[in-house]
Amino acid sequence: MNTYTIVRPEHLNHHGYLFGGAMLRWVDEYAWLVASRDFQGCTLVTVAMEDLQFRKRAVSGSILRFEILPERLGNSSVRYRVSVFADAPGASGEEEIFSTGVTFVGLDEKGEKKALPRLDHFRSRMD
Ligand SMILES: CC(=O)SCCNC(=O)CCNC(=O)[C@H](O)C(C)(C)COP(=O)(O)OP(=O)(O)OC[C@H]1O[C@@H](n2cnc3c(N)ncnc32)[C@H](O)[C@@H]1OP(=O)(O)O
Repeated sequence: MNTYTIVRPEHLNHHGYLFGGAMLRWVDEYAWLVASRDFQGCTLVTVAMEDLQFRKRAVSGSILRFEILPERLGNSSVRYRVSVFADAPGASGEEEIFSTGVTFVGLDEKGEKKALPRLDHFRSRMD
């Protein structure tokens, strides 16, 4: 599934480029939204982000595309691959600026891990 946002001045660091923490906040939130749409009715929490790569800087006005796809379904966990692409102002195409794997765990009412359902299809693969 793809979702989009724009880099605004409040997202920049003191060097004038996108602040890494802003990127991580978007990645956690958007990946959680995608996972929650796939596993409807489940309570999911982020347990890990791995293989974080900030590949290119992004400037204010860039349109970011977050490509979020399921990568591995375990017992109580599911990992999503998140790749972020930027269209800089005036550029003729997008380039990949960031990637990571985000793992979520399903919880029961007591806050303990719980097996996730075996899905026939993932909504995120259809969108
Ligand atoms: C959307 C958000 O931002 S939520 C807020 C931030 N997140 C949180 O506060 C979560 C805090 N963490 C926790 O509460 C606990 O770690 C729990 C409940 C998620 C898991 O605790 P435990 O029961 O000890 O988990 P356990 O170590 O057995 O692992 C559970 C699953 O997560 C996986 N997992 C655990 N750690 C990692 C890791 N570092 N990387 C990848 N997968 C991991 C395990 O492989 C296991 O998967 P499986 O069941 O599919 O085989």
